[in-house]
Amino acid sequence: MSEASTSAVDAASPVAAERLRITEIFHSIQGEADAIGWRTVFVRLTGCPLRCVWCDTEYSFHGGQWHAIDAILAEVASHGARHVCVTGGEPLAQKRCLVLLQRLCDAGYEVSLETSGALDVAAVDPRVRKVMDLKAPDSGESARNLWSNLDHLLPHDQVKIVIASRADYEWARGVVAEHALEQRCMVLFSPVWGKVEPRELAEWIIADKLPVRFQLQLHKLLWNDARGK
Ligand SMILES: C[S@@+](CC[C@H](N)C(=O)[O-])C[C@H]1O[C@@H](n2cnc3c(N)ncnc32)[C@H](O)[C@@H]1O
Ligand SMILES: Nc1nc2[nH]cc(C(=O)O)c2c(=O)[nH]1
Ligand code: SF4
Ligand SMILES: [Mg+2]
Repeated sequence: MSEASTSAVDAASPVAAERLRITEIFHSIQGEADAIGWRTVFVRLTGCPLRCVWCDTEYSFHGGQWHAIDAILAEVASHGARHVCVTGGEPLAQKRCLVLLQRLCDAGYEVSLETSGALDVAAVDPRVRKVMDLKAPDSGESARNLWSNLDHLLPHDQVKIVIASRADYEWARGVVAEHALEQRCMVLFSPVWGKVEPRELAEWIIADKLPVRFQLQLHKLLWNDARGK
């Protein structure tokens, strides 16, 4: 939809009236995945049906405020960034997240979606770069992995496995091999902050010659575990 056709018509439309529960919108440096390092606006949706034991964003489980999608777009635009990351909580737990993603793409942003891998990604706009976790056993949530999601990955998407132990690493190595994940899209291995020494995970990947990309959460190196960064 063009900018010119918005305001008058859309303000009264059902789509414009649609609202999402939002924990925070902030402007930072992308700390993860393929767009790491880009100035990015983050839209963090409230609520998550999972409880990963090491979750660094528990403050997004409850609370938040309702925002109209038009208002979210206006706040995103105010920061003047090319990249937008929709995250949570679990963003796909709110159905209207799909509309937000589409609207952000229509507005010309480079859009990424951080998602747990537990909810169906089939209806996500194909212009969105999905960064999809597969939850390893130590998260306590690996039974929630929706394996059919692998069939909806596009070459620009990414699979991320967050690793808390050597056992998680061996699980992740097995999943990559079993599903030939690296042939579908980029695969990221990321240590759980404070649980696995980053260097140790790096050494394991090198020793096993894995076709995966090591990542650290850059925002935690820059700002520790600060909220809204
Ligand atoms: C907070 S989650 C929100 C999006 C979605 N619920 C998910 O799990 O992908 C964003 C990313 O942060 C990662 N993450 C959360 N806590 C972490 C931690 N303690 N160490 C490393 N990564 C973590 C998640 O695995 C996920 O890839
Ligand atoms: N800087 C920064 N980059 C991020 N990339 C993914 C994040 C998330 O919480 O999903 C995140 C975050 O919280 N901060
Ligand atoms: S799915 Fe994401 S937001 Fe939900 S508990 Fe796990 S890491 Fe946290
Ligand atoms: Mg985070």
